[in-house]
Amino acid sequence: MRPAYTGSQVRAAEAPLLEEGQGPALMARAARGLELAVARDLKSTRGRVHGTHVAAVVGKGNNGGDALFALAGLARRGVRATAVLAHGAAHPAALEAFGRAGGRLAEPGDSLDHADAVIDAVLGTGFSGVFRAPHPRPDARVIACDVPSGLNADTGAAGPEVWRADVTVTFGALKSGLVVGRGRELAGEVEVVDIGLGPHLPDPDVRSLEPDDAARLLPAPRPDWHKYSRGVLGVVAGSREYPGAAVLTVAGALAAGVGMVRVLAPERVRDLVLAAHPEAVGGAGRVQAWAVGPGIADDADQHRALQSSLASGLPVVVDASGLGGWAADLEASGAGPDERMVLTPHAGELAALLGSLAGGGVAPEREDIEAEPLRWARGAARRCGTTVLLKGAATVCAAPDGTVFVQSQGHPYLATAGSGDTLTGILGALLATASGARPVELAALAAFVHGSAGRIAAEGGPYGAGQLAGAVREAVARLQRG
Ligand SMILES: NC(=O)C1=CN([C@@H]2O[C@H](COP(=O)(O)OP(=O)(O)OC[C@H]3O[C@@H](n4cnc5c(N)ncnc54)[C@H](OP(=O)(O)O)[C@@H]3O)[C@@H](O)[C@H]2O)[C@@H](O)CC1
Ligand SMILES: Nc1ncnc2c1ncn2[C@@H]1O[C@H](COP(=O)(O)OP(=O)(O)O)[C@@H](O)[C@H]1O
Repeated sequence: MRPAYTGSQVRAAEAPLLEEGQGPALMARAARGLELAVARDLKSTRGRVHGTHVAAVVGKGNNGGDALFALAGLARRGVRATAVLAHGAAHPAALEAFGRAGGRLAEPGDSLDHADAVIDAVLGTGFSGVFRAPHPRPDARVIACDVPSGLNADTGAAGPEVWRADVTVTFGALKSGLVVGRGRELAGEVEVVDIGLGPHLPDPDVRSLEPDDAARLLPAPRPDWHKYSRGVLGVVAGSREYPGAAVLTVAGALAAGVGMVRVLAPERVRDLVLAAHPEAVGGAGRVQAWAVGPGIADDADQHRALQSSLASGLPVVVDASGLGGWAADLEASGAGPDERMVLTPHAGELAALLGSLAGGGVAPEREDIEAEPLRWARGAARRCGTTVLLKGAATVCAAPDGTVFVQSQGHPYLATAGSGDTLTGILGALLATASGARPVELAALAAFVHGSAGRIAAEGGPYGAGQLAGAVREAVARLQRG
């Protein structure tokens, strides 16, 4: 499990150590980690460390201090080290060490393009408000110190002037803002340097499943299975306009592994599903979980089935067209929300869903959600009282109690119509067949498997969602092989 913490959590973990007077020791460890990471980067991109030129743009806080101490270390290894003081001042002890090691100060306007690497150390976790970059992003390798300057380390939100880093060397613990939103794209490769905060860190803000976690959560084949005990999924999907949504949902479920799939759809859609997947069955019957919503329109039978799925007390994935009327359907069903309902919107659908909820509250725009996915997914899960899986390049899975998983296994080729329907099928199958895991964990597992499948499929070039199912099987098989 990979944990991540908000910038504020990391600052709070540092506080007792600072009170004990350990600030200089922490900074020395951070600076040493940065120095080693820059040296490694120079070795791999320039083939050497000695004789290279490393510049840093430094602010007046501790973030700038880290970079100046790191530059001092690099200067002692024969690197030409220059620094631009973005705010005209710097951490005094670090500036002195930098000067003593032979570092040279440059003017704010001086070009940094000819440096072999530039350290971005204007602001770290002390940033607040609006970020004005003191220098345009240089045409050189950029290594961010702790976080790209101007990035919100809690949320991943970033203004337009934040530099994109090739590598981010982050101290103490991974920051949430580096794994979601724009922060994820701006951070580049992330390296965590241990500075001894471990015992002081609280429960993480977010977690990400790693392959061994995903393998552990997958339902293991059992010799005593029969198709009913393994788990049956009820699928309410597809309409005249979107018949393929039902086919893709069923394909996702079968590829992830399930005892049986029952499909509730208008006759023409059902025929299409059965032609593609003869192992599916049409009509009602007992199920262990539901996947409802992809591509549905105004079919009265489907609408009834959707409402009774919400009232069933069984795990239900609610996706796509099922989301718009979810609150009204839940009310009509007479049931209350619980974490076994998993709503799976993309940012636009979540904006519409939150706008549709009664009782006021802020109705965000799609762009607000894309800028701060953690905040909105967590808020939506609390407000709805359900699990929420917010789709995107990083998928955020939030439970009503605030537990959050972020998964980024996917590939941009997954941005294709019907790819979300496949995810709904995968999650439905996992909810029907897995026991003992929380829905939020299974949502994260579904995002892991779907994302990995997207990446595996991309090895053969671009694809449509219809080709994903084969890769879903391969993704599951690879996890099981370990
Ligand atoms: N604590 C520790 O011991 C350790 C900390 N570590 C390192 O320290 C970093 C945190 O350091 P930090 O707390 O000094 O904050 P930092 O990010 O350098 O900036 C603060 C300065 O920025 C200013 N400022 C803020 N917003 C601004 C804006 N929008 N535009 C312009 N200016 C703005 C603010 O000015 P003020 O608003 O107070 O006038 C203040 O002067 C952390 O990321 C890690 O790298 C490691 O060494 C491990 C040990
Ligand atoms: N750039 C991207 N990188 C990785 N995964 C992505 C990207 N864009 C979209 N995805 C994934 O593709 C799926 C798209 O789902 P969705 O928009 O609901 O599609 P549809 O409704 O057409 O089935 C989601 O699982 C999402 O996380």
